[in-house]
Amino acid sequence: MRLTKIAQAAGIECPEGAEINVTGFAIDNRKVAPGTVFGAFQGSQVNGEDFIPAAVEAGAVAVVARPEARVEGAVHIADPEPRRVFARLAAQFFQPVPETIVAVTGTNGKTSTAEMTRQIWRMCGHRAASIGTLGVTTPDGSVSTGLTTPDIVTFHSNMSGLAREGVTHVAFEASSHGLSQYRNEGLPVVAAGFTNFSRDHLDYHADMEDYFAAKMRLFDEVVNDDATIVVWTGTGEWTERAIEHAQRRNLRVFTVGEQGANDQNGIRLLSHTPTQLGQELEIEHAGQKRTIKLPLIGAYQSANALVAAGLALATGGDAGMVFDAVGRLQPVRGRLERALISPSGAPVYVDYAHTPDALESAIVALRPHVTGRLITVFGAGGDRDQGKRGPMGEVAARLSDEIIVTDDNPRGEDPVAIRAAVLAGANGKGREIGDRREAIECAMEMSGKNDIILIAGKGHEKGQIIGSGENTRVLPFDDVEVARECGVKLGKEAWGTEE
Ligand SMILES: CC(=O)N[C@H]1[C@@H](OP(=O)(O)OP(=O)(O)OC[C@H]2O[C@@H](n3ccc(=O)[nH]c3=O)[C@H](O)[C@@H]2O)O[C@H](CO)[C@@H](O)[C@@H]1O[C@H](C)C(=O)N[C@@H](C)C(=O)N[C@H](CCC(=O)O)C(=O)O
Ligand SMILES: Nc1ncnc2c1ncn2[C@@H]1O[C@H](COP(=O)(O)OP(=O)(O)OP(=O)(O)O)[C@@H](O)[C@H]1O
Ligand SMILES: N[C@H](CCC[C@H](N)C(=O)O)C(=O)O
Ligand SMILES: [Mg+2]
Repeated sequence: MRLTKIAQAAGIECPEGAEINVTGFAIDNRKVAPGTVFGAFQGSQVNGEDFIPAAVEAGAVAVVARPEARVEGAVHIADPEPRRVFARLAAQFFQPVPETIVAVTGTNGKTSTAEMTRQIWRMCGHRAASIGTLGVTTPDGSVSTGLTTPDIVTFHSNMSGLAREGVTHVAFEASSHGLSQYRNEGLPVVAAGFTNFSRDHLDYHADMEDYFAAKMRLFDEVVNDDATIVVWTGTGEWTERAIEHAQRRNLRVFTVGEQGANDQNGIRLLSHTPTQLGQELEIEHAGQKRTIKLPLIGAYQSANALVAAGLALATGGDAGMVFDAVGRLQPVRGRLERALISPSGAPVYVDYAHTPDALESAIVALRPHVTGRLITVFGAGGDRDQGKRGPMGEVAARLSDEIIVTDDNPRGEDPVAIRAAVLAGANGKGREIGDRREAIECAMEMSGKNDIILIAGKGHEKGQIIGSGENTRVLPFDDVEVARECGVKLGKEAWGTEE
């Protein structure tokens, strides 16, 4: 494909000499082949501009970089925001793309909502996929990518790969990192969901305003001019401000929740009643009341399911089919997933709550099902927002009957200090057991048949990350599997059959 043609289609001015053939796109000089367009970005670790000579040496024909960067031997496409320009160019190269693309943002619930949207579309007869923390999930299986938002080249090539496989509908998770680094840019996004907004990632964003501004790029710039914004309402000031952003661009606003619209522009939740295995939701949409038996527990799951339903409706879904599909949703991996019933009789749930707000939602979700004690096992990740640790300790201590503070992914930090920061918020409550397996076993050992155990923080993760940089080690660790192994061990001890 000709660079001039790509640039013209992207609406980007191209300098002289751009009558050249492009064979690919790369943001890492080590992935440059002859004919590649190289994106040279200033990063958090290194300055990509330092690799321009190496990229040209390897055959880069054009370099997208800031005007002040030095480019010799290739066309310099200069812009103060090179990531954005690179994304727009790559979008023209990686074609075709699925016809219906939606995004989901918010502090908690992105993965669940994107995944539920995929499930609803599938049940409505579409070939659908989702891209997010769980990787890329297609009609034929799923592949992990390691990050919630893949890099921009992987994102675009995944999208066109999915289209070539016949996928027509994709829901992707738009993290604040991804949005602020233009990692999911350049595609026609017809609808976007906003789940909620609370503290997270303040290691990366300067403050809550900066974090919110990153999220709002989705509404301000990324979605189409005629897009629909599906918002979970009633969670306070940030949600109202998100709606204002959408209104400023005259986007259609579709509200969901107890204060959601009951006409065609929303789903109003009239009541939700926890049942033994799920919850019954009474809703109203387009003036029609319906009862849905959602086979998942927890108010937060009903919020995500209804935002997903809103996205399916906003992309042309038939209301009867969409709400029928909500009643048949499968659990999302690591989100209030019941790992086992421990030998004591206490159910053990694994959940990915790793913010104060998410911990609260997970505990509140389980509370109606507990007649004894709620025992929460959790920690906090290293090299991530340090200020959330105390509030996580506070929430867990206040809302649980027992807490065990353990290690999450320590990464490059001292796990003792992380646990201390969590415990400092716990007002003197809580045991400390660094080894996560021991902590899980201890919770199961101390449980009785009316108790419930919540293991929070790692959800679907398959490993525990210890160390950083070249010293990073990922030890195999899966909360669900470990809990089951502890169950087998404690069961054998109880039955006196230990080897
Ligand atoms: C802080 C952060 O988000 N960093 C991401 C970012 O890296 P960066 O742009 O800062 O890159 P850098 O390493 O400083 O390098 C700068 C540039 O030089 C290039 N380079 C570098 C070395 C070299 O030899 N040659 C070369 O060309 C790099 O490709 C890059 O373009 O862009 C990279 C590629 O797109 C990401 O892999 C990387 O994610 C790191 C590994 C990471 O841990 N990110 C986490 C925090 C993250 O993004 N998480 C969110 C989840 C949040 C949520 O779910 O709520 C996510 O969306 O995944
Ligand atoms: N709508 C919600 N409101 C509050 N808490 C929620 C909501 N949905 C999920 N959670 C909590 O957040 C955890 C993570 O959920 P999920 O993976 O769907 O969110 P996410 O936004 O994708 O998270 P991440 O930022 O890590 O990718 C859940 O395990 C649960 O504890
Ligand atoms: N997407 C989140 C995941 C956190 C998961 C938790 N287990 C941790 O390691 O902190 C982040 O990168 O902050
Ligand atoms: Mg996620």
